[in-house]
Amino acid sequence: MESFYADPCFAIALASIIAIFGWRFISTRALCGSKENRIAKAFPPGPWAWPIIGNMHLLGNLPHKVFRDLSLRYGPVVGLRLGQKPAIAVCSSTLAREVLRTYDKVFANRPDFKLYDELFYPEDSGIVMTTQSSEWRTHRKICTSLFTSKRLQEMEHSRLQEVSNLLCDIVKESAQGEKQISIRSYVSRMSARLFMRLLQSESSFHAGGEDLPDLITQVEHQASWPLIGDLIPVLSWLDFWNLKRVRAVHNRVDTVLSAIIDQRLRETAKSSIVYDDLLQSLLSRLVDPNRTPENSEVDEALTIREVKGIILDVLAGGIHTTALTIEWGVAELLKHPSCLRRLRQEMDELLGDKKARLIVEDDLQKLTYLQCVIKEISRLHPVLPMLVPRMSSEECELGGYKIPAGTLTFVNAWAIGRDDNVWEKALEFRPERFEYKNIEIKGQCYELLPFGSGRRMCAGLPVAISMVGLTLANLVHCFNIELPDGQSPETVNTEEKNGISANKAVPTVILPKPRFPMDFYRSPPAAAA
Ligand code: HEM
Repeated sequence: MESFYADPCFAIALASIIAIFGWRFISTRALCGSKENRIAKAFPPGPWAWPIIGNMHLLGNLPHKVFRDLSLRYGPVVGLRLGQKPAIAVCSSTLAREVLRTYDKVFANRPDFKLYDELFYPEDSGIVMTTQSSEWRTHRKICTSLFTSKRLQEMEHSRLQEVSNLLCDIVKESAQGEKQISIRSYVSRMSARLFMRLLQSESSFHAGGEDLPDLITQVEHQASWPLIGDLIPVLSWLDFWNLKRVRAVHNRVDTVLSAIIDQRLRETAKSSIVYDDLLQSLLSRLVDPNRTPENSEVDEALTIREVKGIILDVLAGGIHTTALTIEWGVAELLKHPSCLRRLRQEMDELLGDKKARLIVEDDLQKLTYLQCVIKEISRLHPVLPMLVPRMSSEECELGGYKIPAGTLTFVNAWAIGRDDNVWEKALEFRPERFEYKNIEIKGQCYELLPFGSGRRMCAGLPVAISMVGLTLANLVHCFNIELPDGQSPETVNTEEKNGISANKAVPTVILPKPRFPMDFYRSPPAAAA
């Protein structure tokens, strides 16, 4: 989330708060002091909360860092008040396990914010921000069925093709390693192309006159800004301009998705082409407009709004997260040349004298050091540092404290990944720490939670892991990745920028020197493999 202070609405809100509600705060405290004290004992301790805004100001700058610092003072679960909402930040693996396993069902709701209804599709239409409901279960099932091992195998060619396109683009646009490039724009483009292909069998970005992945970035940007009214309902009138912006982005996304769907319906009506993609899988469940999903004869029937909601969530959930993980990976490898060398050596040994081919899916499991590198990147740079916020549906006890129903819950995966009590030399990038250890990133180990855990854990995990592995491996295999003149490993910047995801503050710039003759980069992946 970018700074609240930059938002003019926030300044107006603050002034209004002091003028309108100051008296109310004083009188409320005078009347209810003893009751509040009793509640304060049960609720986890945390910093002093301002009248009305509570601790909202703490969301301003890298909140996962702020909450980790607070946990060093107040303990593994920090009690907060964001506007009128109680909130907790969970900063230890033991308590993360309680939230994501013991009380998985209690904490499986998402915040009931107007922001999400306006920006995404309302009334349980999607997955990520949809509350726990039978609709959410169906949507999630449809999404995960796209990523079974069998489906992944069938789609391997698409992934390799996009990796191959990435390598070609890099060779071309870096003038064969003579010109420096920012790896961010290349991996973002690759990820966007892959997800568009997953959606509609072709990797074209442009639909309905817009660049859809670019629009998705705008959706993410808007999702970073909580509406004031979601936290302080009585000030919701201040959201007028924000809501206008949010609705404008939503309407643009809706126009593009409508165009994509209409085009597919037209195509399938007039030809016998059988598509095998997300769009087709969703449209095959579309209910007749005259029926409702309940009285439809189609299994797992969906309304048009649900079809759009699921598409938006898959694109918003997948494109940026995957690209960002790869970018962090390249940055950490540049900063740690010995890890880069060891990774290269591992691949060279695996390929033996058949080096002029791409690394393929079958190779990934044999590359054990690569797996360690991916875990280490995910430990230090979980791209959603506090997962996706949860909201408790009933009262429960956590770490000896009482957590009321309706508490916003942040599981601080970033803080847990850097916890000295769990990790030796926690701030150092040392992939070796995972060697011969049974620590996975698939949600069973609560000290490493880049994809979350439990019933709300990432629905795209298999494809994400595959893409991160294939891309990193092939970048290292196909290029001698060097730093531009004047830079050294020590100067590679690994600071974060504020945002809903752990964005890199400074783009990672490289000189990619091709390791193979030019023909290699032009060969289609099937031939290369
Ligand atoms: C490296 C890449 C990725 C990372 C690090 C990541 C991480 C996450 C995290 C932390 C969550 C929230 C989990 C929780 O609340 O416990 C999440 C949810 C989700 N992710 Fe991912 N994700 C990635 C890629 C993807 C991809 C490729 C897709 C889709 C194809 C995807 C689809 C989703 C969906 C639909 C949800 C919502 C699940 C629900 O609420 O039931 N993600 N992801």
